[in-house]
Amino acid sequence: MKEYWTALASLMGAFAFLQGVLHAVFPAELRAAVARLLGRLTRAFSPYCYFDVTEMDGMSTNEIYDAVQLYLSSTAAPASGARLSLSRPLNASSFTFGLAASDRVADTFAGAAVTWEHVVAPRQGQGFSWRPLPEEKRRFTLRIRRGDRDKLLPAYLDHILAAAADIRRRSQDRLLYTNARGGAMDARGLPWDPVPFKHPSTFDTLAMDPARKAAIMADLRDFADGSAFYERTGRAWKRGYLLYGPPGTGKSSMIAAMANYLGYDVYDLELTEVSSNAELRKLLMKTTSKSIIVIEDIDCSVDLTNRAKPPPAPKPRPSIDGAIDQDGGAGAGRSITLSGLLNFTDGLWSCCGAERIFVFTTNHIEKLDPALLRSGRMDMHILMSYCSFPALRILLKNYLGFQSDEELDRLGDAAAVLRGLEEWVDAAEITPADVSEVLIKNRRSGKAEAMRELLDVLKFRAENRRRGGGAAAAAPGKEAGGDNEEEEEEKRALESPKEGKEQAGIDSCGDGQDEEAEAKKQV
Ligand SMILES: Nc1ncnc2c1ncn2[C@@H]1O[C@H](COP(=O)(O)OP(=O)(O)OP(=O)(O)O)[C@@H](O)[C@H]1O
Ligand SMILES: [Mg+2]
Repeated sequence: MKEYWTALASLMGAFAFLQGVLHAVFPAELRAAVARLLGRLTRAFSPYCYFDVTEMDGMSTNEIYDAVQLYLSSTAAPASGARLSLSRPLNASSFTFGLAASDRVADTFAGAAVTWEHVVAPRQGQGFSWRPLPEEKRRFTLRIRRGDRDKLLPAYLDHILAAAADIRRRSQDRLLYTNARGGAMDARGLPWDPVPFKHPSTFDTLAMDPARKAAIMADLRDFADGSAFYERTGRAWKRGYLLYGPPGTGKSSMIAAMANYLGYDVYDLELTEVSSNAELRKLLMKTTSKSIIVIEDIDCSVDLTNRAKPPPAPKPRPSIDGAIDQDGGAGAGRSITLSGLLNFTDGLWSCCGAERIFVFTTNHIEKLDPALLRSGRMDMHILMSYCSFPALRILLKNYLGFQSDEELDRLGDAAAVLRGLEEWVDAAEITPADVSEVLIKNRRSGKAEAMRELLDVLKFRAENRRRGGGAAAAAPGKEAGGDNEEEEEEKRALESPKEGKEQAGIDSCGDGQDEEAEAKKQV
């Protein structure tokens, strides 16, 4: 053993001596040139080719570097023992993992295997620069087989950029934009005001028939994954949904659930703040892709019943360009018309961006111009109606904290109450909003008690409807009075099916054969 160590020591001594001689005899430049030559020779005979993605591209940051960092953090499988760096970008709600210095990950694309290495080296002197450069030079080196080069480039890089944009969007807080400033623009010339969008509604919390819910989710997923389909068929990559039904049935909640499901931003378009078709078009052009553009209560926003005739002139006010609309929008193209709105949703201008969803909501579908409803304009008409039993089960689970359907069915002595709810819910014609109100009020009294209270409310409403009762049917103990006559009228319309059909005009939203026929073509 002793001999072994002696031999090793003399070997290392000889090596150090030789290195000293080499350094003394050959100047540094010559050594570097030899190293370069050796590198080139090895690369020439190597079956691989290499691509460097540096962090800095001249003086500016290289966006591909950031994209690769983000992509590798979530997609590629780090080699066992690889070290990951952890970070949380500004405005982001989740963490991202990155590859630490000198570590490698493997990835595959179109059946070809590739390797990424993260190389970090100290920067040799800063030199002159207007802005400080990072102390280290960082780059990713992509190694691919020579034969795979044509197959991988540039498709693989496109794939990485798209995936990184998607990850960035999902990890950052989404935004809700409004145009409520009456056409004024901010310092960057944008007409939209953004605020963080944190609506908690999801398809899990949305109370509606599970089959219809699944159909809507599938439609949304098809849309979001349909880039190739839309390109192949020559259709603009956009989709329109019309949500209709009585107040409190979840139309706004559905929009939030859609946005949360797809990870899209929401543009809440306040039509009454828009003074002309031209302004509407400009607003549209300033929206980003992967967004939902919403017009709530479309029947109340502007007079859209007549396609040709411009609506009454609005008051003069600054337009989006900052100029005063002197003629008050009376001239052609100076006020919002139905055709302006239709151009907005499906004219040539609507295609100036991709992957957009338009959602219109209304309480009164019958008030809308048939031009808005004709097939192909709004791709899906979704009726948000009174609570059905499957929808009620979802609310019971969410509000009373049942962990599963089995737990809800295993209620022991309260099982009869559940059967009662099933029996009375359709006759009560109660909205999910009213059900949630009862459950919130009684949830502290325990699950069974809260359900009993709800059953009382359902029976009371059903009885009242049967007798043709008015607004008092809202809930037992609830005051019928109110100072807003219009609201009362609407309430009455919803409480009484007969009056409802005549006064609030909800025949296409209510029960009955009409609805059955409707349901065949609608979700
Ligand atoms: N289908 C539903 N699922 C879960 N919660 C619901 C549903 N419908 C209504 N709610 C509850 O009722 C409240 C009001 O619902 P929402 O604002 O979505 O109704 P809406 O149909 O948009 O009403 P409006 O026509 O008055 O705008 C929501 O905060 C939500 O908690
Ligand atoms: Mg709403």
